Amino acid sequence: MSNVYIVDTTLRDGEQTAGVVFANEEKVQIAKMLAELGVYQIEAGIPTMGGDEKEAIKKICKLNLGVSIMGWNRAVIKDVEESIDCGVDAVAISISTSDIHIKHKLKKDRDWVLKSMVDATRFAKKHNLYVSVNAEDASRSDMDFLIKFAKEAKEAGADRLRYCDTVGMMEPFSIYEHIRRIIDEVGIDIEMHTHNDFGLATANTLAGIKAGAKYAGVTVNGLGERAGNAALEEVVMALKYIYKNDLGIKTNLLKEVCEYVAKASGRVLPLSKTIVGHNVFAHESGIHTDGVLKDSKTYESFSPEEVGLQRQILIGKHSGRNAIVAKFKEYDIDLTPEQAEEILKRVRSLSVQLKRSLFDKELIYLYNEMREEKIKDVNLQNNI
Ligand SMILES: CC(=O)SCCNC(=O)CCNC(=O)[C@H](O)C(C)(C)COP(=O)(O)OP(=O)(O)OC[C@H]1O[C@@H](n2cnc3c(N)ncnc32)[C@H](O)[C@@H]1OP(=O)(O)O
Ligand SMILES: O=C(O)CCC(=O)C(=O)O
Repeated sequence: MSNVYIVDTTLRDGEQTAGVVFANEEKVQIAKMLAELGVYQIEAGIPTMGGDEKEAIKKICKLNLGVSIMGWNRAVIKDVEESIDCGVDAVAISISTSDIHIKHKLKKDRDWVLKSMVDATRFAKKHNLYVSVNAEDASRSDMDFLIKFAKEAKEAGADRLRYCDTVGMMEPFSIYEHIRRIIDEVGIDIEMHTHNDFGLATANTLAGIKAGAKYAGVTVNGLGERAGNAALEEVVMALKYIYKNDLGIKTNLLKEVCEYVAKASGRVLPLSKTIVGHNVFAHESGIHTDGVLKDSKTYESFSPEEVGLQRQILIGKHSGRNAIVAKFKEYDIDLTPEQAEEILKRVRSLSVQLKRSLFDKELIYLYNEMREEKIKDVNLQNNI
């Protein structure tokens, strides 16, 4: 598999999540974090919105973060001028290619789409910008027209084509076919930009990459329109562990970046959020904890430290003896097999009463309670 480049659009599509707004300083901070993480390109926002949006993009450009900064534009020359005014080195020039959008949203025809895209692309290239031509709603477009669009984009100087699964209705097998066909017939670099309406955004991005796409458009925590986009943390780790393609991203910073974006966006990370959720390395079931204690690879795809997390062994209703013994060892208490068995019974009963796993303090309490009962029994037997 050839090299894959991460294009992060947390500051553009991520902020388009209904109800989400980043403060300007948060946009700047997120850009700094993404640069430190090692992404290839940051889509920083939409310059033609003006005001704060433009100010934040200008600030990000001035930081010289050592990564490409892209401004998002409609296929409108005035939009591209606003991007140039911000100091970006790259522009996204977006226009719909599906008939649904062309007829009902733009109220134009295919020729108008081609001409608008070509004019805006030529204009941007004249200003020495890197250009991604974005085919919005590509996945619902007539493939022959999409091929024509991609060919004209290439001829006009586009550096890549963004294939947008705008409403997230593709599945990996068909997306593979689409991407292969565009690459074979046009020979243009492709960026995958997928949405998660059916929970397939990451899978679709991976399928596109397998077909030869070189760029993965992602957002932190999978923020984005409706159900969101492919999540940066998922795509990076899946590429590393499923496709054995390490992009050199500083994955140990992922947890910190995801938490920052969660706070800035007001969208909390679920405990079991893939890759970075607080509990994705928490084990409670007896068979799992026993395996993990013997060799963590038995039930973990990668080590928690790799993404800035820590492993947790929880003791609760589903625990087994080995986990109990290991937990008490942490407190320098060596349980006999009988004691471990007895504590396990008490753990199960208390867990069901409380409907949760137990805190370490509660375990020590159970241990002390068991010992006191034993002493009482011995005293009774000895008539003391
Ligand atoms: C799928 C996506 O994520 S696309 C990105 C979507 N992001 C956003 O919309 C967030 C930022 N958007 C905005 O701030 C505003 O919508 C602006 C500045 C872009 C435009 O604002 P307005 O001029 O007030 O127009 P409004 O938003 O009401 O309508 C969009 C107009 O752009 C046109 N348009 C939409 N997409 C494109 C395109 N890719 N290329 C050219 N024109 C387009 C629409 O047809 C409509 O034109 P009309 O007014 O002639 O009917
Ligand atoms: O990236 C684009 O230009 C298109 C907008 C988008 O986010 C999408 O189509 O999903």
